[in-house]
Parts: sequence; C-alpha cells; structure tokens
Amino acid sequence: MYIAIEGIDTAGKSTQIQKLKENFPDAIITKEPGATAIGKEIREIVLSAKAQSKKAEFLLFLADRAEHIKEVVEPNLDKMIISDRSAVSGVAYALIQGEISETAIVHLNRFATGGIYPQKVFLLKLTKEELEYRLSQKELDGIELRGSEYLLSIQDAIIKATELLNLELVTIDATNSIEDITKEILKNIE
Ligand SMILES: Nc1ncnc2c1ncn2[C@@H]1O[C@H](COP(=O)(O)OP(=O)(O)O)[C@@H](O)[C@H]1O
Ligand SMILES: Cc1cn([C@H]2C[C@H](O)[C@@H](COP(=O)(O)OP(=O)(O)O)O2)c(=O)[nH]c1=O
Repeated sequence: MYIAIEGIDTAGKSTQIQKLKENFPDAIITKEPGATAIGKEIREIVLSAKAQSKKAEFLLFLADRAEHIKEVVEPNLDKMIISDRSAVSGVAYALIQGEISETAIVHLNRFATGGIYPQKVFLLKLTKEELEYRLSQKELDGIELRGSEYLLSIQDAIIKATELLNLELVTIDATNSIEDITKEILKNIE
C-alpha cells in the first residue's frame, strides 16, 4: 500500500512519519522532494527559491517526482510505502501559483508519475493560529517565507488536488496531540 502524508509546512508530517516508522518497521519511508540522489540536488536548488520562473520550479519538482516514482515507489508497490508529500503537493502548489492551467498540471503529473499515485492521502490540517505559532518557532525556508495566508491557501488546494487526481482523502485535525493523530492514521490504514 502506498500512502502519502500531506499538509502545509509545520503541519506535523515528519513527526507522524517518525511515529509510523515505529509501527511499520519494514515500511519504505520516503519523501518528496529529495528522496533520491538526483532528488537531493533538485531539492537544494528548488528550496533555495532561486528560480525566477514558476514553470521552472514546477518542472524541477516534477523531475524529482518522476525519479522518486521510478526508483522508490514503483519497485516497492507490494510493500507498505509511506511518503512525506506526493503528487498532491505538486498539484496543490502549482494550482496556487496560477501560471499553469489545471489540465496541464494534472497531465504533467500523470506524465511524471506514469499514473502511480498514493492509494490513500492523509491531510494534516492546521488552523491559522497554530500555523503562525509553529512558523514563529522555526527558521524559515524560501517557500515558508511566503507567509501564513499563502500556506493556508495551499491547504485548501491540497483538498482540491486530491479531487482532481481522484484520490481518497482522510483529513485529520493537525492541532490534536501527536499521539491522537498517529492513532487516527493507523485506524485508517488497518
Ligand atoms: N500534533 C502536534 N502538536 C504540537 N506540535 C506539533 C505536533 N506535530 C508536530 N509538532 C511540532 O510542529 C513542528 C513542525 O512539525 P514537523 O513534523 O516538522 O512538520 P512538517 O514535516 O509538516 O513540516 C515541530 O516543531 C513539531 O515538533
Ligand atoms: C512536493 C512539492 C513540494 N513543494 C514545496 C512544499 C514545501 O514548502 C517544500 C518541500 O519542503 P519539505 O521538506 O516538505 O518542507 P517541510 O518539511 O517544511 O514541510 O516544497 C512544492 O512547492 N511543490 C511540490 O511539488
């Protein structure tokens, strides 16, 4: 089973992935961007926010995704694969950028993934207050510097992205305790 944990920056994705690792010691734990050798280089370029062109940025994420699917996901589809982000983030961030049409975003993601998508998507959903508090507690990267309104619009776009990709979505209140969130994810996997 291939599942993705989605949510905006600071929603608690890495925290939950760590917990799931304890529950599924044999699972393939992975992430986008940056799970492969090429992906690590792409991640550095793209998170430095140097790209002037939003299309270039989109295509860099897609290149990472194509490599990730080919190297990590496709060979392990018979195992439990738990991914921190997926094509859902790719579609959501691109929808908000507004420079690429919805149809092109979906088609290009299909091209990159070969139609391999998570069977279940968990959205860790944050409130504005909690997001602002968590952002204030960390050193921000290029994308996080765009601010809380921007990130909240991405959160809505994540829901829309799962609809466009026709994926099963489980929404979880990310302000709950770490333990309760893990329990809810596990309940929906088993
Ligand atoms: N359920 C939670 N309640 C309170 N704080 C949390 C919770 N989950 C994560 N955090 C904290 O929020 C911050 C961001 O979490 P992280 O897992 O790194 O998010 P992401 O991977 O989505 O960016 C960390 O400081 C983490 O300890
Ligand atoms: C996968 C993906 C991520 N992103 C963004 C979301 C994040 O801001 C960043 C990836 O960083 P990430 O490591 O997921 O950040 P965090 O752990 O703080 O959540 O790239 C896109 O813009 N497009 C994409 O296709």
